[in-house]
Amino acid sequence: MPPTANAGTMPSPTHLVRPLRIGMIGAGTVGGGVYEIVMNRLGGGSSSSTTTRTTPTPIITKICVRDASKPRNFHVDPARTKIVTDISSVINDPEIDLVVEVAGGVTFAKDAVYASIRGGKSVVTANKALIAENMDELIALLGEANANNRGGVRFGYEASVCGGIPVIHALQSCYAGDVINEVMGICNGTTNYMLGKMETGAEYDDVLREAQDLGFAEADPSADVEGYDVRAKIAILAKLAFGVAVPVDSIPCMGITNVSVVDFAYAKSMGCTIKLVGTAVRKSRFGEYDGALSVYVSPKLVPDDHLLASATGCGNAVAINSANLGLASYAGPGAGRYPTANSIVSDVMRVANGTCHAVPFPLSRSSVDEIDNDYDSAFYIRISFQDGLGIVRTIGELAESQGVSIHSILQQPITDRMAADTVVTTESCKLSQVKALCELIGREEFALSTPVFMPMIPEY
Ligand SMILES: NC(=O)C1=CN([C@@H]2O[C@H](COP(=O)(O)OP(=O)(O)OC[C@H]3O[C@@H](n4cnc5c(N)ncnc54)[C@H](OP(=O)(O)O)[C@@H]3O)[C@@H](O)[C@H]2O)C=CC1
Ligand SMILES: N[C@@H](CC=O)C(=O)O
Repeated sequence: MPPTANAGTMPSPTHLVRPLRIGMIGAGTVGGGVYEIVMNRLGGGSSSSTTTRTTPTPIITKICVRDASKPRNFHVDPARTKIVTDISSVINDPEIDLVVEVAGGVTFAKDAVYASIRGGKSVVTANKALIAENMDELIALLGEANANNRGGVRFGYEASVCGGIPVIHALQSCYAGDVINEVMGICNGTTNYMLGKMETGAEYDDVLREAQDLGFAEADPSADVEGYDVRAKIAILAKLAFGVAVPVDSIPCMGITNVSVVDFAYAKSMGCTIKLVGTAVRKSRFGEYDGALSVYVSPKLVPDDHLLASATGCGNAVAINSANLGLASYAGPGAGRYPTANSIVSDVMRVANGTCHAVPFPLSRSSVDEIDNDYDSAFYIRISFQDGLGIVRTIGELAESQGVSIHSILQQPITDRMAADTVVTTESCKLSQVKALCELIGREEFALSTPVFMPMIPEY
């Protein structure tokens, strides 16, 4: 049978199949790459409209954008693709089998994705914010749509986490008989690019602009630098790894806006670098990894020889620790036009050839009993102060009052008594303890600001 408007999947090997018709929403950094790959490399732009191959050729027949007159930095073939601004002409077009959503945002894009699924169309999206906020609802919606459409509605979201790295596919496919204990990753290309440049002395504003020019950053870059983008991504990875939808608002989230050149200098003196890391890890109660799940986002001090330290530029890296496999890592480009488009197109082809996962989050039950985001770690604390007598003693007393045990104190000789800093590292303690300690120190007369803290790898 040729693919119906609703299916586009499971073509019969013996029959002629018509192309898989795609409506794409958005034609910016990612959309441009998807269009070029589908139309130029996969044959979507060629003249034959049917093929005897078992997999239908994908073709982008419509693109929906905000402004149809805007110049594009890729060529759109008007003979094959119509540019529209009315979303209903995509989601209500019975000829369109699959919708690729690369517009971003959680309002317009959500309505478009939901309407497409309800209408029996498969969806491929890069929109982590939308997925992370609506995981359980999306699963239910897909279940209903598949009940009404004989199982033909698929949902691909490989591009939503770590751009070009096929980590979602790995988590969907390669851990069926395993138990995951920890997922820890650099999942944001913009901030990894920025931190790498800041380490060598570049200014924050300059490197943010560069990351925007390179197409890595979100439309609102505060999603990158404040950590919200990683928060959405680690929520998705936690759902895949542990089967639980952790509400994004409950995930402690710290971005890179407080990280400064002086932190890199201290980190270097400890043989470390600084990376923005999303973590989902089981605590240890009676044995290793047998307790509650903690999910959080924070800049971390990472030893130079740790696998996460090797991600440079817009590179991302995810380390997954599991019972059978042990420590496995997945690394590669985490943002940018072609890496991200590659993940979208891989999903499109999985829909076309019938191998896209029927269930986007295969773990149907949570593997953890409890979520406790008051995570445990060793911490780095940088205290900026005006010099005076008894400062180290006061810091020690305040740490004791919060049950925080100090592991080391690092301080360069003071050159400016009005603006000095000292670093304390702690033994393993809770986030809440270190926050309370920093607040108390920040209230002292000698403190120039509330101290900056970051968890450290290893956790001692
Ligand atoms: N850039 C990257 O490296 C990565 C991005 N992503 C995700 O991919 C998605 C797209 O990102 P990116 O390509 O960078 O974004 P861009 O800002 O470059 O492009 C967004 C596109 O969506 C269109 N659009 C936005 N709002 C509407 C609307 N209301 N109606 C119609 N069209 C609309 C815009 O139209 P117009 O051009 O007319 O303004 C534009 O073409 C986001 O969800 C992002 O988080 C995921 C991984 C990596
Ligand atoms: N802004 C994001 C884009 C990819 O998800 C990033 O920088 O990683």
